[in-house]
Amino acid sequence: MGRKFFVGGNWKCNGTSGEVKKIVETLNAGKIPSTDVVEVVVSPPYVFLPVVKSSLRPEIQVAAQNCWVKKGGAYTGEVSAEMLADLDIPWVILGHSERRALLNESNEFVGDKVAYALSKGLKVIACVGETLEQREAGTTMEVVAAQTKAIADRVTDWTNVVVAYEPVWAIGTGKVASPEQAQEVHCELRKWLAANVSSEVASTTRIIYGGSVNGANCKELAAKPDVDGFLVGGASLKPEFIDIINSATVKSA
Ligand SMILES: O=C(CO)COP(=O)(O)O
Repeated sequence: MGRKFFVGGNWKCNGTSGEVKKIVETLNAGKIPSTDVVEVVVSPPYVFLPVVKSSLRPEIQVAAQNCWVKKGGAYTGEVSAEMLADLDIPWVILGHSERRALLNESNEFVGDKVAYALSKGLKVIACVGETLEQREAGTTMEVVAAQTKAIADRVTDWTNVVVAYEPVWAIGTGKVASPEQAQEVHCELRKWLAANVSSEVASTTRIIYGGSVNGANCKELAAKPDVDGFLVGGASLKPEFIDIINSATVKSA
């Protein structure tokens, strides 16, 4: 099918320069599969992006955790897609649930950001996912489809988009989705893409899972046919991130 396994590490708002140096050392020393097998991207806070990019082994790429919705200018505190492109930061995470929830980023706003970042040449990890209340109300697919639709309405070329399914109830809680739960939503999401975008986009777009992924549960999740990788939070700050990267070999086994 040709969807290369993708492992992202979202460091969120964590790290001192000393800690960042240690994480980079661990990543540089770890044994990981070749870039033919897995695409690895780590996402430090903005201030550490240049140092991480310049000190990290070349097989691992970097991502910003956000960027501004349009061209930069008088937007105090924001960082523009143009700036990331200028610094050769290839990836950006957009629509993370923490930003949706804490900073009120709407589906439309996230869709606009995705379209703008892509137009500036960035690759995008676009996050979607339901809350516990929404899951319990049986509206998971409705919520995920609406979040994805806001992107699909604004994007025609999906080549540079990775969709991260991150159920909010699984993020930072230690309550990982079961492989079956992840597979079910990934499969439905792929069907949604086939019906609403194209069968080509559905079969080529990587859908990765995020939410309490760790070194112990990654292999079982990776074995599911529609799980094309992970977006890892807490465990991406630890040496077990290397094990998670290596779960890519489950696909090629
Ligand atoms: O939000 C996440 C990645 O973007 C997941 O975080 P945790 O892996 O810490 O649950």
